[in-house]
Amino acid sequence: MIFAAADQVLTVSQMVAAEERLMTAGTDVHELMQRAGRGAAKYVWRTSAGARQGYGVTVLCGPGNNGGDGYVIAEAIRERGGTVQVVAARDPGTDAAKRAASLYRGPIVGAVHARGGILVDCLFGSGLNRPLSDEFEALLSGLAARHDRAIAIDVPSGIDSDTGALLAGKLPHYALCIALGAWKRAHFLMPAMACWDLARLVDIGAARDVASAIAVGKPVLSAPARDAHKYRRGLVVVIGGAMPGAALLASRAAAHCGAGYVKLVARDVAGAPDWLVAHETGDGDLAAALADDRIAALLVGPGLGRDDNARARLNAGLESGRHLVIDADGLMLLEAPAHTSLSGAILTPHYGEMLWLERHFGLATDAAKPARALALAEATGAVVVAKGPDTVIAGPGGQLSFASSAPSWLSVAGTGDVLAGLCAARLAVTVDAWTAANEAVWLHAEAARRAGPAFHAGDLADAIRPALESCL
Ligand SMILES: NC(=O)C1=CN([C@@H]2O[C@H](COP(=O)(O)OP(=O)(O)OC[C@H]3O[C@@H](n4cnc5c(N)ncnc54)[C@H](OP(=O)(O)O)[C@@H]3O)[C@@H](O)[C@H]2O)[C@@H](O)CC1
Ligand SMILES: [K+]
Repeated sequence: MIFAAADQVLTVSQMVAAEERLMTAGTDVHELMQRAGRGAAKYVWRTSAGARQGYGVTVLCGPGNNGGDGYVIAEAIRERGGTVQVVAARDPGTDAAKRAASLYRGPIVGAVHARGGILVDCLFGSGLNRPLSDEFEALLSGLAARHDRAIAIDVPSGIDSDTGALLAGKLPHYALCIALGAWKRAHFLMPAMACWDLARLVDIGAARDVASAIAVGKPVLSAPARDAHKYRRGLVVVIGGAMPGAALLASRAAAHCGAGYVKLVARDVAGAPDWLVAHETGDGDLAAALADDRIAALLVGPGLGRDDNARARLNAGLESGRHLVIDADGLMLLEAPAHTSLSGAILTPHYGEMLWLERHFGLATDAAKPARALALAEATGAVVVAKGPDTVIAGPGGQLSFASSAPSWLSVAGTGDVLAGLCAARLAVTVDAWTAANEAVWLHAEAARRAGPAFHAGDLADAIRPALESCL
């Protein structure tokens, strides 16, 4: 997979390093601030129709370079003929911010006088390194309450850019968050990402850092080759267990996602639809059923149960040597040290399953989600899809990717089974766990967008087809 600079997701120190590389190449900090501020101003201008009619933009500027961006934005709005004012929470403290402030020709007003259409929050950006004081929190929320809408520049003031954690008791809600130079991790992590409706990125010329994390991108897929047949396109076997519905749902998702052949092996296959090859397979017969060399990927976990029979079925999957996707109950049966070399597998834990796995593998649970997902990937050797409103994908070699915001309608029963089926189908087609996990996560969110509001998991599985078609 090839990724553009716009896909990278940087830590604060990676962003500083990117800026230093730009400066070494001859672009000074003043120029970078102009690019960032003027780029952001275009979005502010578009959002602020009212600013052109005298009901204007207020820019709240802090002491650092985020505040400097604010002066550039304010001057750009003023030059376009907009009504704009600055509230200076503190005097500018960096050389770049001082220079930006000196170039601003508009009014600076006291906070109590500021009201209007749009509040642009440039109080703190990626340099926030401790919780907001009560004074700053009151200033920000008071100003937000006196404006129709708020826009956050780089990140909302009160967010840890690396972890997405809140460094304030309460933050305003923002219509827009404009990332500067590159996405930061907070743009993809809860609770930060719940603070805005839309996020946009302003390019300042930062090159792609190959060591950085990436945003999960739209896959580029192709139709089956002219000489394709069902096995070459990928045979997915779903191991069913105590609750047949979940395995059926996962099978349906896999069938809509490019696999050539989906087979369910379960003790009870009553209710299987006619398009699905369903084999009644007892625990004793399972190893023989999984010995078929044509199997490209195995899914075990949805509806598996957690008793000894379930454990036997999971072990048959593990011992088969096939590429595996392990989900749901299958995850709850994993343990160290038996399951520390799951190379080539995909694990899809939600929050509770993640916690359980961390306890069983002796991992810390107090770090931020990316670090936790990376630790689990390293401990198991598998690609970990840490599901949730802020899905993070981690690989055992330190690869990290972040899913863009997906519809919150996904918070309904069965959508995890659908994702597991998607992972298995893409694993069967690509034979690469990292690629498969990224493609599956993107397709899952896109299917949700296409399914519209209040869908059930069956609708979601059916919406995979148009989502996949959009990638051809
Ligand atoms: N560098 C570049 O090339 C470019 C950077 N860009 C922009 O710069 C932003 C990062 O700038 P920045 O590093 O100056 O950080 P920023 O968030 O503005 O302020 C930090 C200041 O606040 C202070 N402070 C921290 N926490 C505090 C608290 N709770 N309460 C009170 N004070 C607190 C801290 O000082 P301290 O008190 O810790 O000594 C420091 O003085 C970035 O988000 C982007 O917008 C773009 O223009 C593109 C080009
Ligand atoms: K900000």
